[in-house]
Amino acid sequence: MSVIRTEGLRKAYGEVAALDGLSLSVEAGELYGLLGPNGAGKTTTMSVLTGQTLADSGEAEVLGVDPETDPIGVRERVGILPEKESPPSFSTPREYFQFVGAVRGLPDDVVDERTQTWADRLSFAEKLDTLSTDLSRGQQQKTMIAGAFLHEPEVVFIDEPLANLDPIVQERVKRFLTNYREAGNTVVVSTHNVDVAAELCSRVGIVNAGELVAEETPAELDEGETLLDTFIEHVDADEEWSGDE
Ligand SMILES: Nc1ncnc2c1ncn2[C@@H]1O[C@H](COP(=O)(O)OP(=O)(O)OP(=O)(O)O)[C@@H](O)[C@H]1O
Repeated sequence: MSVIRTEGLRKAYGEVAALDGLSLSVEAGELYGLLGPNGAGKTTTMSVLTGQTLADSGEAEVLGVDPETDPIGVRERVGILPEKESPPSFSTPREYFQFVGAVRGLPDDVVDERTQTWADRLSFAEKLDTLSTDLSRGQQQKTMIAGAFLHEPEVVFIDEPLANLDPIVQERVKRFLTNYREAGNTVVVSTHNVDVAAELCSRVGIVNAGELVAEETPAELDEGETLLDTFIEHVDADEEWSGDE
């Protein structure tokens, strides 16, 4: 059964068609990648699905809830890590998790325990009481990832999950996401990194010019075939630059 579904989503910003009839369906237990070039409509898709942006037309559904008519209902049930989001500058990660825990209705002892688990998992225990404004970009990203999963939602949306993370932490996040999906949860990641999508995702939807133009299961690619080949085949090459002047 699909836990996330869109049908013919359209969203225009003036002359720009950010979404141009995008349809997709994600099943429970998938780690689904939205892969596309800059400006393809990935962020807009996530934003519509999480009730932050209203589509002009089309349908969207998350866990049986319509994000347009019941955005709070969707946000209560999912975890979200939007693009370019940072923890509040004048709070520490620990305070941020207490805030998230309060909004999500978690008991204090559960918040304390999960705070420690995440700090150990992503190696930032020594930064739990540092003001976010004094954290590095990577430490802020660790805080935001932990915040998105703190209430252990069955569906999570993450934009560029590995941005600003060092290679060791990237591996830990990948392992966590894989285990999380194997436990039956659903994760949607948006990325323009083909390697990340190929390695991490159980299924990848290629988005171009506001449409879902192809889907690929990386584990089922034939010998010698790559996700990059599929990507290049389906993404407009109008403005392709060969690298030579
Ligand atoms: N608030 C906005 N106002 C005007 N145009 C917007 C707005 N948000 C998005 N767009 C436009 O809609 C299109 C799709 O943007 P979107 O952010 O969804 O792409 P994306 O696939 O996430 O890109 P990237 O990988 O660069 O983050 C782009 O052409 C963008 O300029």
